[in-house]
Amino acid sequence: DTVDIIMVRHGESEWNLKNLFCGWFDAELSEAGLKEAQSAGDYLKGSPYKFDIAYTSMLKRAQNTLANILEGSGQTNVPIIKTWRLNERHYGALTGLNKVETVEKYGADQVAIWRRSFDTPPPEMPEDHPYYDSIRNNPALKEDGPTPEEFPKTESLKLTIERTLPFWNSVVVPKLKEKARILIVAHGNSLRGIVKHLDNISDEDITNLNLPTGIPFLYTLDANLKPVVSMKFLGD
Ligand SMILES: CC(=O)Oc1ccccc1S(=O)(=O)Nc1cc2c(c(O)c1O)C(=O)c1ccccc1C2=O
Repeated sequence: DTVDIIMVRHGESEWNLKNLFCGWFDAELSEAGLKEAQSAGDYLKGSPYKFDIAYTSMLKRAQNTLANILEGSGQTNVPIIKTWRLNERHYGALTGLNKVETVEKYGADQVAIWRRSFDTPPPEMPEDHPYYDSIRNNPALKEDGPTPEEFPKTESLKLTIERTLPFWNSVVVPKLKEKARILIVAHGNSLRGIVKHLDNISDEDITNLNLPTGIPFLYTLDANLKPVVSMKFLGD
């Protein structure tokens, strides 16, 4: 008596395309990202996977990926729950920077440290940052968003995982125990938190795990929610 859960990292966004740190900025899906979402929907349509409930973040690149998957697989009546706890990691002052600007501003050594660190957050996003207002006052975060104390100014991967797992444990786990058929569409770093927890992956190894965009992956969990199938990518 096992239970399956399907997870997908949202399709490529406009900012991924330009290699900009995106984080909590509410970037749109790129044309390619939209196509990734549609092909994931096509795949799932032809698969045995049907869903009772879907969870996603407060960011439109994940929400639109989910909408296209449900539409593509003919399951538009599946209830959708949105939570900030599935949001992408907040990159603080790096939000909106590309590689050259990041290295120019902070130096290649600091970038190399951040790149491989698990618990070193980037500098906080200052209130005069070009994207501070659009992120802090994103209307999507008004209802059911983080409290003022919870609202991040920057996050390490460790901090991101620490705010994602309470959602997994208090919302998803009870549903899995009821054998609900669940789809989660989220972001690279919030999904890292979930798979790290499920497969007991080390801090170092999870920092090196880069999930591909738009490709559904399956976990099959036993009665104790221990994986009997881990991160099985589904696709043609
Ligand atoms: C592929 C690419 O150009 O990545 C970018 C994009 C913007 C800035 C720096 C780079 S990079 O080439 O140095 N690579 C690169 C750089 C970084 C990261 C990362 O995963 C990565 O691949 C991080 O996770 C990361 C996390 C937190 C702070 C800084 C970085 C960071 O600086």
